[in-house]
This record gives sequence, structure tokens and C-alpha cells, in this order.
Amino acid sequence: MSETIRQLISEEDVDKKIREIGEQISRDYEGRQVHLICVLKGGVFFTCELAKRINVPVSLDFMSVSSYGDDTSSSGVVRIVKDLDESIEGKDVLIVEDIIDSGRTLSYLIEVLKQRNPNSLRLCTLLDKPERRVKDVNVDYVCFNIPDEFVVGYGLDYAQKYRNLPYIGVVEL
Ligand SMILES: O=P(O)(O)OC[C@H]1O[C@H](OP(=O)(O)OP(=O)(O)O)[C@H](O)[C@@H]1O
Ligand code: HPA
Ligand SMILES: [Mg+2]
Repeated sequence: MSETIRQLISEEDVDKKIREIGEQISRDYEGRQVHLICVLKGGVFFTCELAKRINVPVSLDFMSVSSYGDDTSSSGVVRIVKDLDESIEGKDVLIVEDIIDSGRTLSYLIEVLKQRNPNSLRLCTLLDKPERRVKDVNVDYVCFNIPDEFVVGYGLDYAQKYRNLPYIGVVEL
């Protein structure tokens, strides 16, 4: 089966916005170290670009939480595929995610991480699809709000493809 990709947000616009959010995070965390938690796999491209734009000390860890598999709609069951390597106790944690869609993944992850006693816990996402929300999630930094369409690129996949696109596109089947 083949599909076409229609550009939604250009590479230039994504890069510009990440730079702005990076500056905002640098101001908000001035004098502190920020511990980024990259949510694999989707969050990996955004995390790398964002981390380069933050001007306070940064440490990194990775977690993989899966609910979609290869489908375009969430199964509703969230599971930890890979846990963090290090404790987050006392750290200023910023979760970095590619997209908040139903909110199921992040509401689950936030509950899990809160119980590990970080000093602070915030959430940064590249994309937010508020129309699709099933679970409430408090998002601190959003690069772009998008309509209810299935998107790919910049880490986001359709059946594991297109994560490497340098822009955000909509899948047209
Ligand atoms: O708000 P939700 O409806 O829960 O959807 C958002 C989550 O779904 C996708 O991950 P997925 O489970 O597909 O794993 P992946 O990042 O490895 O592609 C995406 O990367 C988010 O983590
Ligand atoms: O729109 C999407 N695209 C890719 N993966 C996703 N996971 C949740 N929503 C999406
Ligand atoms: Mg995905």
C-alpha cells in the first residue's frame, strides 16, 4: 500500500519555533540544570534539536512508552517498553515528546514519574492535537497546535516510516 505526504509545517518553520522554545526554556531554567526525558521513539528528533538550543546545563535520559504499535489510532493500553537509566529524584525534569494526541501516553507517564519525586516536572511537546484529547494533560511548552489529522515527520511515524522527514506532513491514504 502506498500513501502520499502533504506538507503541513515546513522545515524552516519547525527550526525557527524550536529555537524560540529553547530560548524560553533557557530563561525559565536559568541557574539550574534541566534533565530532559526523551520519549522514544517519536521524541528523539525533537529532543536532539531542542537540547542544542538550551543554554543551561542539560542532562538526558530516555524512556519508551508505547500505545500505538503500527496503527493510526491508540490501543488505549499504555506500557513501558524501556524505563529510565537514572533516578530523577530531586531533578528538574522536562519530558520531551513529539505529539500529545489522546493524552493517554503522557497522562500515564506523568503519573509514573511524579511518584519518583522529581524537584519539578514539566512537559514540552512539538505538536499538540487538542481536539482529540481523551485524558487531560497539562502541557507547559507547545511548538504547534495542529488539526485532527494523522501527521508524520520529525520523529512521527506511520507504520514506522517517515520519522526522518525534516518537516511535518499529513498522511493521505
Ligand atoms: O496522546 P496519545 O494518543 O497517547 O499519543 C501520543 C503518543 O503516541 C505516539 O507514540 P507511539 O506509542 O506510537 O510510539 P513511538 O513514539 O515509538 O512511535 C507519540 O510518539 C506519542 O508518544
Ligand atoms: O498524528 C500522529 N502521527 C503519528 N503518530 C501519532 N501518535 C499519535 N498521534 C500521531
Ligand atoms: Mg508513533
